[in-house]
Formats: sequence, C-alpha cells, structure tokens
Amino acid sequence: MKEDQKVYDITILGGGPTGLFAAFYGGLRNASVKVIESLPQLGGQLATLYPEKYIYDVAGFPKIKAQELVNNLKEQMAMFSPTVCLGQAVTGVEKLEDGTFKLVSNDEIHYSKTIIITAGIGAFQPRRLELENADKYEGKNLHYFIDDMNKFAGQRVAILGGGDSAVDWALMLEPIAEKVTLIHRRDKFRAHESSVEQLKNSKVEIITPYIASDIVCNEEAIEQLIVQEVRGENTKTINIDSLICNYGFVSSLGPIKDWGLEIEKNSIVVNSKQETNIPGIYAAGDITTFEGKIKLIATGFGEAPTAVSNAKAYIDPKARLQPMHSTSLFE
Ligand SMILES: Cc1cc2nc3c(=O)[nH]c(=O)nc-3n(C[C@H](O)[C@H](O)[C@H](O)COP(=O)(O)OP(=O)(O)OC[C@H]3O[C@@H](n4cnc5c(N)ncnc54)[C@H](O)[C@@H]3O)c2cc1C
Repeated sequence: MKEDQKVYDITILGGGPTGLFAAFYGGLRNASVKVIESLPQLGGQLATLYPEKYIYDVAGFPKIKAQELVNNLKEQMAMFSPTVCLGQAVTGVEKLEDGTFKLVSNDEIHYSKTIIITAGIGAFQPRRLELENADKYEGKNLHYFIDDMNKFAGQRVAILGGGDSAVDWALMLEPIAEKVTLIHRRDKFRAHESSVEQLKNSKVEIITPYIASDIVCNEEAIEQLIVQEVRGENTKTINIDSLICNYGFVSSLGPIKDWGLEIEKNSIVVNSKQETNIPGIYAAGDITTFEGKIKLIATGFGEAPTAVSNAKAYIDPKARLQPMHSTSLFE
C-alpha cells in the first residue's frame, strides 16, 4: 500500500461542498490541507445527484446550478493548492502515541495532526449494472459518473434510469451527442415535472418500459445494448458508443461508525466548536448533529470555518481562534 509520510495540519475527509469550503478556509488560515474523497470526482451530493438543478438558498446567489457552485468552490479552493486524493474511501483512523492521526484508505496511508470529517451522508457507491462482464467496461465506455460531457460529442449514447440524474444527463447530452436513447423500466419518470416535459419535447429517444438485459462487446468496448420489455418478450438492440448507467447511488457511513465517535441517528455528534468526542477530530456539514441542526449547504459553509479555526487552535494553542477577515489578508 502507498504511504504519504507528510503529516498535514488538517485532513478533510469528504470533498462535498462543506469539505471544499473547509479546504479553502484551511488554506486561508495557513494550514497544510489534504482532501480525501471516495468518489472519482469532487462536489458530493451536488455533483453526483443533481448537477443540473438550480439551488436557490445559497447566500449571495439568487440561483445557481449545483455543478456551477461546485466549480466555483473548486476554483476558490485552488487558491491554496491543497493536496486532493480522489477515489479513496477512508476506512480506518487511528491516533498514534504522539497524537498524530493515521488514516487508512483503500489505496494509501495518510498522516495528519487533525481531521475534519465532512462525509455528508457517507461514501456513495453507484448501483452498478448487473450484467455479465459489464464490470470490465467500467472506465472504458460504461460510465456511472460524467466528469466531461465533451467526450460524448458525436456519439450514440444510451442512458439507463428514470430519475433526475438520468433525465438531466439525457437533456444535457442531446445537443452534443449524435443520438441519445433513454431506457427506463417504467413508463413514468421519477424526475422533476419540468424536466420530463422538456424530455418529451426533445430529440431523445425514449424506450419504456424496458430494462437492460444483455451487452454485446469487443475487447475494448460495449458495442450493443440489448433491452427487454418488462413483463414481455420483446427485445430491442441498440448500437452504442457509450453507456451511462444512472440506477442511483447507495450511501453508508460504513466504517466511520467504528472509529469510536459518538454517533446519533447516523450522524456525528459535535459541540459548538465542531469538536467530536475524540480530541483533534472535528466534523462539519450534513454528517453532524446537535440540537437544532439543519442540514443545508449554507449550514455546512458556516460550520467549516468554525471547524478549521478550532483545528488550528488545537494544533497551535497560541493561534488566534477568531480569524482575520479575508479582506485584510490580500493586497
Ligand atoms: C436532490 C437534492 C437536492 C438538494 N437541494 C438542496 C438545496 O436546494 N439547498 C441546500 O442547501 N441543500 C440541498 N440539498 C442538500 C445538500 O446537497 C447537502 O446539504 C450538501 O450536499 C451537504 O454537503 P456536505 O459536503 O456536508 O456532504 P456531501 O455533499 O454529502 O459530500 C460528502 C462527500 O464525502 C464523501 N465521503 C463520504 N464518506 C467518505 C469516506 N469514508 N472517505 C472519503 N470520502 C467520503 C462522499 O463521497 C461525498 O462526496 C439537496 C440534496 C439533494 C439530494
């Protein structure tokens, strides 16, 4: 297993909006920061579950698309170039004798003086396409995440699913792909009404009620998708360049529950300093609970600077808890 021997001041566990803002704030407070995210992309629920939805309750933005907010947070965080590790779920945390934390992910060992857990509703895993050999094409032309729409330009794309993400991606790819086919096991889509209305007026080919039943592949790619009528015998063969599977995500706190943290209703209990019951481990955002807690992006943005400033004071008791205003820090 790889090992990064550098001991960071703050390691942020989870790259959702709270984690990204905490990473920026850590930089602002002169801390060395590492962000570890289990998914291959940053942005948490916003990028994974509703990238194309407008958010109306982030202070200062009358409305902003979720993915655009994520892009802004990434740009803001990049001011301080924190280390970002993607595709690594942290499974174990241990406090060493000298007080340093050792974090173990599926891929690497990390060290840190403090930890801020911003793991939201836990590590996401896509519900995978359960067809024989499908796993061989993950990362080739079978996709569960879309990080760059442009790679689908001019392609024949099939999308599986009937929720918001499937419908959003179908609408977004329709203008740039050669053809988009959306396959859902029910006639009715679970997506937002206005998106479904837009879908009906688009050039997206809709095949319902059908499910994926087989794939025809060469060494490198899935070439054809076979779909079968639900409760029927009819099948259709679709020639494809890319297959996007949007069967949703499952999330779980998983091993976080075994780190000795006080957990209540699947959330980590924190005090007004965002401290957990383990000195040196803080938490912020959707993962936390306390009396009166509200789970919103805006509250995560408030909790992040509190967690960072208290982590900073934990590392260096002489450090100011109250930060300088950002307006005073730059020329
Ligand atoms: C459909 C929908 C619409 C919403 N609309 C709004 C809205 O309009 N306004 C609003 O304020 N809120 C809205 N929310 C809620 C909002 O998305 C959450 O409050 C917000 O995402 C919380 O941010 P977070 O960073 O705390 O957690 P998350 O966004 O959940 O991010 C946590 C990240 O941590 C990662 N992670 C978890 N465990 C580990 C681990 N062990 N190792 C490494 N990484 C890990 C996860 O993969 C994830 O990327 C909506 C939510 C949904 C589902």
